[in-house]
Amino acid sequence: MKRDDYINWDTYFMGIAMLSAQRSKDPSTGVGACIVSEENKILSLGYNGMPLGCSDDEFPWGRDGNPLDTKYLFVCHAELNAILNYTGTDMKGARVYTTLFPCNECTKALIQVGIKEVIYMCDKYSHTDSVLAAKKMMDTVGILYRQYEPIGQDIVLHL
Ligand SMILES: Nc1nc(=O)n([C@H]2C[C@H](O)[C@@H](COP(=O)(O)O)O2)cc1CO
Ligand SMILES: [Zn+2]
Repeated sequence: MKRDDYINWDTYFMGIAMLSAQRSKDPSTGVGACIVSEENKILSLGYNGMPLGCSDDEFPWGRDGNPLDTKYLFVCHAELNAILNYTGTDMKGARVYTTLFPCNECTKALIQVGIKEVIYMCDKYSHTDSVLAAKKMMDTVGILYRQYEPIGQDIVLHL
């Protein structure tokens, strides 16, 4: 008889998004994203980080002060990186697992490449105009979004 304690697809892909977030250098919020086809094949992964060639050590990671001294004008979001890291040709109908609800800018890109569903872990910026705009666009174009349902179990990786 087959094992019955295997993880479901949502847990598998959100787990991979969470592992991807561990690659982020952002000291306050590491984000990971995993794009998955309708056939449950992983199409791409991403996490938030500075653009290629922009040193993690030289560019700012702060949140406050002069905008040019903060990360916000420079950092590439996990969801955008996942889109840009894709080397295939067709993401239509795919879904994205992300550890943090997408911003308005990533949402535009997710729409343009044909993402149809967003599964998110955290929505801590739900009150911001960015997320309200993202949800307005998703509602308009028919992208479904739902919060990941925890299985209530720790999965430990002994690395
Ligand atoms: N959906 C998102 N994906 C992301 O990759 N990010 C990134 C941008 C920053 O590097 C970090 C948020 O930093 P903070 O404001 O929580 O210190 O997460 C942020 C959001 C929020 O919309
Ligand atoms: Zn974004």
